[in-house]
Amino acid sequence: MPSPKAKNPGRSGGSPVLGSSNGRYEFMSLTKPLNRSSPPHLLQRQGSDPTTARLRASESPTRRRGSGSSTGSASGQGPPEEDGIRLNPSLIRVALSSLLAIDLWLSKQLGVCACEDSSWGSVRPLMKLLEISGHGIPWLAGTAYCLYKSDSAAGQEVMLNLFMGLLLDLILVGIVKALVRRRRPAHNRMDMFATFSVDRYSFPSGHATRAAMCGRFLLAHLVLAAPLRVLVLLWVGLVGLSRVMLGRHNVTDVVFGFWMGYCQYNLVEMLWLSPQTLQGLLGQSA
Ligand SMILES: CC(C)=CCC/C(C)=C/CC/C(C)=C/COP(=O)(O)O
Repeated sequence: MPSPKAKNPGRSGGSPVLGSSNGRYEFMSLTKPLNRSSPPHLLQRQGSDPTTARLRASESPTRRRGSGSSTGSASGQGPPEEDGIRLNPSLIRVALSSLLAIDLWLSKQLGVCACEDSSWGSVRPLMKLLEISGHGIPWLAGTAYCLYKSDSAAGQEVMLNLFMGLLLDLILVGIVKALVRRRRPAHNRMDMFATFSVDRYSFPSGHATRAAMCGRFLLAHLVLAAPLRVLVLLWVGLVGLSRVMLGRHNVTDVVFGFWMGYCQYNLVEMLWLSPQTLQGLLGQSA
């Protein structure tokens, strides 16, 4: 099936055809054979142009097999499978851009505490309190204090692993933020305290990863009464919601952050430092 972009007027008469790559339009000659060293995405675009497809269809099967094209013809498959293969990336792209548009729209609608004169500006101090409750510094300081004060081996083990988990969280979130580099929403006021340079990026929400990881940690390792367990879950949810209401994040940053924090807890469990491991480590360094 021809792609909508192939319906441009320049396709007849051997004139250059416009192809799009990452939103930038590039000329492709119909008279020149396909350059085998072309990037795969260009080959895909060229192949989806109806005129090019006609030219390719007129080639003998032997030539098509030898063309080295990445469209699946190398295996001698017919056009229906080729079309299916070429359609999928466009469908994924359309689905992703729709999701992104919904995300941006929803995040803007929910960013009702982004500044004092926003519609819910009066709730902003409460949201900032939730922000502090999920910040790295109070969590690291509190865990270090409990580790220092704990007089049981079991307590020290739990606190030490929570501390390691918090450090791991900072590192992993920093790496993902530096790789993805998604800007914070335009309506955010950058008035957060104690941030790293990567914290100018929003994906994923570090508060959401920490809340999810610590929430799971607390529920698994601290014997809490049912009302307290509900309170922990409520706190996790409210920390996430407050990120979007403050305009710090888009919804997808928080949703991904929750998922990442949930997985990080599994990693903490896998890397769990037992007193024996610790003694071994300390013994080696001594
Ligand atoms: C000991 C040590 C390295 C402490 C650093 C703690 C620190 C500055 C954490 C940053 C927490 C933060 C502002 C994360 C950003 O959260 P988002 O939800 O806005 O991504």
